[in-house]
Amino acid sequence: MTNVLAIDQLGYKHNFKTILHDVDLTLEAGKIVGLLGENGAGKTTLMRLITGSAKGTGTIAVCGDTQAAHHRSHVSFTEQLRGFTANTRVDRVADFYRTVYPDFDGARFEELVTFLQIDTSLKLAALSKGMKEKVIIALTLARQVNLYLLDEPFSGIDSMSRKRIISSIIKWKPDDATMVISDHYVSEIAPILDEIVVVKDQTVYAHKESDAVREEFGMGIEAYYESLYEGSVQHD
Ligand SMILES: Nc1ncnc2c1ncn2[C@@H]1O[C@H](COP(=O)(O)OP(=O)(O)OP(=O)(O)O)[C@@H](O)[C@H]1O
Repeated sequence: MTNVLAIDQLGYKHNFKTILHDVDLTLEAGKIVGLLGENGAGKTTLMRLITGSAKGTGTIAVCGDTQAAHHRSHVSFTEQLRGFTANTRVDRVADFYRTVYPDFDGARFEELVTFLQIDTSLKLAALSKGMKEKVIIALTLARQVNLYLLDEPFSGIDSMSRKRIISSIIKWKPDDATMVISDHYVSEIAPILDEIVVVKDQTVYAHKESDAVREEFGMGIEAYYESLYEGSVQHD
């Protein structure tokens, strides 16, 4: 099986404070991976390091390529639309993505906006928080890449839409692509996860296949995750 991501001895400091250290992580192609951890654990930072928008020590190879400047061509990340003015229409944002990313699939974007019930003629200023999250999901998944990084993609989305999106997400993932999803509603995403990665104590504290968690520990993902904080399960 090919590795889509290989991180070796990654470290990152901000203002002399260690945010992440000794991170080793390998992800195979074709997986859906839950990135779990408390507030401030370093999940977003890890995603920014993978995309190349933050620079740490150690090496990160995406599809075998260790050049940070090349990572954006392999990775689609849930960007927060900060670079666009409030007057920009959603369809104009999509035009921008089409120009910047040759892998942006316009037909797929149309399918996604229909599925997510987004009116693309609206300006960003007219979108609610949840609608904006849906636009970000559509833009991120419309790219055809090897690695998708979804950073709390459902945070402002109502629970019914969230369940609908989560249960369909596999449909939007190319078979050989890997998708990393960070989310605090562990029980909601648990059913679709092949693996979990837990960021704790400024490092990747645990990396497990979901089936292995169930078999080895006889518990679900959420119970296992919580047990890491209670100290009732030893990690390796
Ligand atoms: N550019 C930065 N400026 C300020 N603080 C930063 C920066 N980068 C990282 N940090 C710090 O790094 C730590 C990890 O933050 P990060 O946003 O990665 O955590 P997280 O796991 O994504 O948290 P959450 O679940 O709350 O989103 C925090 O203490 C944060 O303050």
